[in-house]
Amino acid sequence: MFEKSTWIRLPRNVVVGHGVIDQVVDVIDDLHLQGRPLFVTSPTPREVAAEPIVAAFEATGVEPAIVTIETATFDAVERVIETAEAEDVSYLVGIGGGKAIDIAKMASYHLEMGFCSVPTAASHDGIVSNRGSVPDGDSRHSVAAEPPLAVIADTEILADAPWELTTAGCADIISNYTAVMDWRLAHRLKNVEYSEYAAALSEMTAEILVDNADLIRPGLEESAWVVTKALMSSGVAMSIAGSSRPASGAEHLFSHQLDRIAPEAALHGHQVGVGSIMTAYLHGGERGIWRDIRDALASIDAPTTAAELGIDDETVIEALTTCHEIRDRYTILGDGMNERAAREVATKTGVIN
Ligand SMILES: NC(=O)C1=CN([C@@H]2O[C@H](COP(=O)(O)OP(=O)(O)OC[C@H]3O[C@@H](n4cnc5c(N)ncnc54)[C@H](O)[C@@H]3O)[C@@H](O)[C@H]2O)C=CC1
Ligand SMILES: O=C(CO)COP(=O)(O)O
Ligand SMILES: [Zn+2]
Repeated sequence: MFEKSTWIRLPRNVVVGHGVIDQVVDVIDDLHLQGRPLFVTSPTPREVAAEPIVAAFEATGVEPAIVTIETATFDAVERVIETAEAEDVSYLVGIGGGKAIDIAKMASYHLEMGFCSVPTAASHDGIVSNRGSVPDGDSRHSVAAEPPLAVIADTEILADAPWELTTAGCADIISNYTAVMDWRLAHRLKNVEYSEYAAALSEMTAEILVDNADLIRPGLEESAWVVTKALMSSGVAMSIAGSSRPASGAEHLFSHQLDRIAPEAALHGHQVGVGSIMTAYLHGGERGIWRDIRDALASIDAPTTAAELGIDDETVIEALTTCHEIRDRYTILGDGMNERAAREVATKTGVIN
């Protein structure tokens, strides 16, 4: 008897384009979300996007509650939950980069409330996904979170954001190549659940982005359009899989470990990009695709070396040799790299000198 079942939760409204921030009230109306919203944001996105959205709601007689988070932690999720309960809100809107959106979607999941996503940076592929990722002591789990009912991505705002945020988003997508390699390996060796559709979508998203690298240039609003669509497509792959596996393998473990040992040194997307160069080498050796990944990153101005990340060589080695411990996720790192092997991969790929 066939007993398998799946439940894929995807956004109902996806609104992308120039000036669409003015349509947030209409999009929420279309979803029949009523009552008071809670906006979860961080300092710059608050100014850039949250304040104008507050004004638009106030003009309709609704007074949103607002909470500004500075860091992505479980304490921040707790604070948002407490604010939601105290302010008697009925749904949440995450406005900002990956951290604000993660905190909002994790709090919404706990509160069993609707969630909408308003990215202000094309810097990460969590815009649409049903996963949240925040540090937790020595580990970093990928946890279930509320996927957005709607995404409103204003390309004018995204194109105005600092350029490195967009190149970080590109690198987060390019890292899908190695994430999928790790996923397939884990499927073959450890029988990890695998979705051919999610894997294909994730790889195709990276392929399209790389093919369109010429369109990805600073000051070009079309770049924000190309990158944001890729970020959403990658998020959909995660939602289809019901896990971050299609977009997160050993290169993400490396980045998560850097976040622990060198906090705030570089952007998430940039770190996973450099990690991806090295894990591609581990998968395929000299003849593998590591040079293609490095060249794709370089072509969109993303870092390809430890120095460009602003991280010293020894920190890279420490992260490489310890990051398999961050979570129970089988990857090409297996039960861990020794120092000599780590130094060899980092040197051969030019990540360290
Ligand atoms: N849940 C998921 O599936 C995923 C989650 N993530 C998570 O997302 C986070 C990384 O996201 P990021 O956006 O790189 O980090 P972030 O949220 O810290 O944003 C980076 C910086 O950009 C600023 N910023 C955002 N929009 C801006 C704008 N328009 N103008 C000026 N500054 C602006 C933010 O305030 C922040 O200082 C990590 O915690 C990562 O784990 C990343 C990918 C997928
Ligand atoms: O960053 C991600 C995908 O790009 C997901 O990260 P996690 O695996 O930590 O949820
Ligand atoms: Zn990522």
